[in-house]
Amino acid sequence: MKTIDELLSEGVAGKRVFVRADLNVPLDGTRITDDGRIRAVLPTVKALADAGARVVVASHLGRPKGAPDPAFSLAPAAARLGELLGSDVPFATDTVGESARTTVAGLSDGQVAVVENLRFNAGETSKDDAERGAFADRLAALADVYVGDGFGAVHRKHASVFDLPARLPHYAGHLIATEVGVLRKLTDDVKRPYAVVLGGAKVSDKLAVIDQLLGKADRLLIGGGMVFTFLKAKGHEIGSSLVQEDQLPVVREYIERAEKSGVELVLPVDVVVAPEFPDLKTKAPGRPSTVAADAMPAGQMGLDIGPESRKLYASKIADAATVFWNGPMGVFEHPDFAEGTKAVAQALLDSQAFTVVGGGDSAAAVRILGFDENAFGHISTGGGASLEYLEGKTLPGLAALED
Ligand SMILES: Nc1ncnc2c1ncn2[C@@H]1O[C@H](COP(=O)(O)OP(=O)(O)OP(=O)(O)O)[C@@H](O)[C@H]1O
Ligand SMILES: O=C(O)[C@H](O)COP(=O)(O)O
Repeated sequence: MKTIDELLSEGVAGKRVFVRADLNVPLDGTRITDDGRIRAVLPTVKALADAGARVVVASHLGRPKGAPDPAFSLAPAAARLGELLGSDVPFATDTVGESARTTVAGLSDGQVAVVENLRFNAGETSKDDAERGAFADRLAALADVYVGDGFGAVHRKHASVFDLPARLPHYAGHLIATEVGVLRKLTDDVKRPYAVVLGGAKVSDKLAVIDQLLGKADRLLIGGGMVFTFLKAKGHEIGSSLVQEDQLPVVREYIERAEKSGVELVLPVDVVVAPEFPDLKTKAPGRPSTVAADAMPAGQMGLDIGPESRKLYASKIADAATVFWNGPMGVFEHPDFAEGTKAVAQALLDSQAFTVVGGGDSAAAVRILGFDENAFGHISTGGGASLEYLEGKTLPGLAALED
């Protein structure tokens, strides 16, 4: 894999460089609640701009349906990038159309522009190679060189991640190089006991990861929205909690396999429930109560792990040598359901283990809840991406950067 250092030594002054970033930041309306992913790509963007490149930054944000949707505009991220760079960052209101072409044509050496959300175009995420290829051709027309630095999206076989690098000279940016360097430590020679803490809401993505982790980790601690598919698989009531019904047989098999292979599969013993999902905007009282995990009342929704579970999880983290954590333990955006996530973050800080936090939302949670991000071994910008890397899968966005 050629890195940006090689590109810089070859010289980029006056060249149009397409930087595929992951600016998929959490938003509250148009307010960015955590700009970690924007700061993470700064070293690459700055290095290119300082070397006189005309930098075109592109990213997805959220999961719009292949057409423009103002709720998912990259405009707030472009504005924040401009603030962080301390320079004017023009924003194209489309991705490959008139606005993008004019904006890129108007760039001067050392200037940075952002184009609108890649996923406003159906070709970006299409499963059809020809449709993705056609969109990649239009992206390629905007640039002379490609730099892949959106680590959070390298597990997606999308036009800007997979097809575009095949059409341009391509290099890995600083962020991708750093992320891969750290995650390699968890795959090549991991120090044991190795504990993996999994939570969050992307249940279907993460259940598949458990299949692989059962053969790699010594302990698997489950929290967040995933918990309830496990509790239901064990025959418990889960009220109106998040559940992946079609995965129940798979999860039952995981539970059996963990027992047979001696992997400790740790589930909450108590959960914090409420009558409904909390209002994250007003933060109105969430009416939480704590119940035993095997006695959830019907009509209540599980939104965090309970106090006994927090102690249990902290004890399983305390004497691990390596800990990888992906996904918040509960709906941490509301104070009534943030304690589980806080407890896991604190346990990571208190342990002597090499700790890696992976995931846009987990990293955001760490910062939003007031922890010092520098105290963790590494905070990865990739959720699904870091998990799939640990699974040992070939990631399309990394494969595409190889020669
Ligand atoms: N019990 C629960 N029910 C519903 N949602 C939950 C629950 N627990 C956590 N969440 C939500 O999960 C979301 C984060 O999940 P996600 O899987 O996206 O995390 P991530 O892996 O850190 O991020 P990413 O994959 O985006 O990088 C948070 O917004 C949180 O509110
Ligand atoms: O948040 C993430 O994990 C990345 O930005 C990828 O987003 P996606 O899961 O919508 O592809």
